Amino acid sequence: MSSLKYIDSAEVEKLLDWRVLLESIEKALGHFSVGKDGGVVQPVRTVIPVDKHHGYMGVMPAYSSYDNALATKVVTFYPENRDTPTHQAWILLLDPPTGSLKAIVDGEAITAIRTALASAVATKHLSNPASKILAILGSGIQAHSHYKALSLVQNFDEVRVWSRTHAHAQKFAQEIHAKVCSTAEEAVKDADVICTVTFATTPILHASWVKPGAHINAIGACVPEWQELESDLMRGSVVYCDSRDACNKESGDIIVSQCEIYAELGEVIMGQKEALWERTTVFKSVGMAVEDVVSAKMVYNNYIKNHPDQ
Ligand SMILES: NC(=O)C1=CN([C@@H]2O[C@H](COP(=O)(O)OP(=O)(O)OC[C@H]3O[C@@H](n4cnc5c(N)ncnc54)[C@H](O)[C@@H]3O)[C@@H](O)[C@H]2O)C=CC1
Ligand SMILES: O=C(O)C1=NCCCC1
Repeated sequence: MSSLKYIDSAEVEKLLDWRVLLESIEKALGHFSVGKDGGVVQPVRTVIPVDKHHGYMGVMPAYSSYDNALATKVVTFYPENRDTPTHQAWILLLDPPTGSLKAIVDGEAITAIRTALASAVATKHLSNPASKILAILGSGIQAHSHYKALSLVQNFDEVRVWSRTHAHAQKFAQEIHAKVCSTAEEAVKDADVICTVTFATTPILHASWVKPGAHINAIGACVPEWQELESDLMRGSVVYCDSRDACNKESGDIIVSQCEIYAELGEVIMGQKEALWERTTVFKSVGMAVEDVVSAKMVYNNYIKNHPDQ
């Protein structure tokens, strides 16, 4: 019997191949949306508020029969953390045939990377193939991973950055050789692809600013009362999501605006729903356990390849 492994965040970053994971996540999203026959079991996660400390904890189990992978992520998000990361996560990877625990995998980098890769899959299917201008609203962990992930699927001529704290926007823009903007409106003007990756609780992106036909990856506001996108923008766009059940329970952008969800991204991947990329499209993601499951499995498999003696 192999011994229990602990795989830390530095190791996780070395062991994840973004391009290969992009393909695995695309397949997993498709399998999820097929329903029972897709072999993915993933209930809507449990999220509890830790009101006294202004934080949240989520528990996210999933099984993918196609990937022969079973895991549960425990994730905390504390928007007010400053010296400690705002998101922390740990993934328990289990052995599907026996139910035994194989590894505890740090989930911080996985959360950053798999979320951005899911947005990259959405961008590949739902944005205009001739897209040239990318705007990123926010300058934290997801802003960084989204820049890198979206660059895998689209060649942008111009990247623009806006963030609530201008100094953070400047630093991020310098790192990625992007243009820094003083307002969100300036950043998104004529943009083909927009990523909202903030902890905003009220809209930071308004319908009148967005070019018709743009594609938006809406990543924040994963709490029923929070919004990143103005309700008119949600109602006036073709809305895709990662999971209907989860978004109807957790996404303020969807719940408050009462917009209609046209399709899950997985339904587009499987050819069951159209990719209406000539219209303004929104991909609303709240995060899926099956993305963590396939990521943790890849980390574990690569770890075992590198440490055959353990
Ligand atoms: N959909 C998904 O699967 C996932 C979504 N998220 C969400 O993505 C968002 C970004 O996460 P990270 O980059 O990891 O966090 P982070 O803490 O690294 O960065 C947060 C960013 O939001 C900005 N911000 C904070 N309050 C704001 C406000 N009121 N208005 C405008 N900007 C504000 C900060 O300046 C910073 O740029 C969060 O809402 C997070 O919960 C995170 C992980 C997975
Ligand atoms: O899927 C995740 O992991 C998260 N989703 C929403 C916010 C925190 C982390």
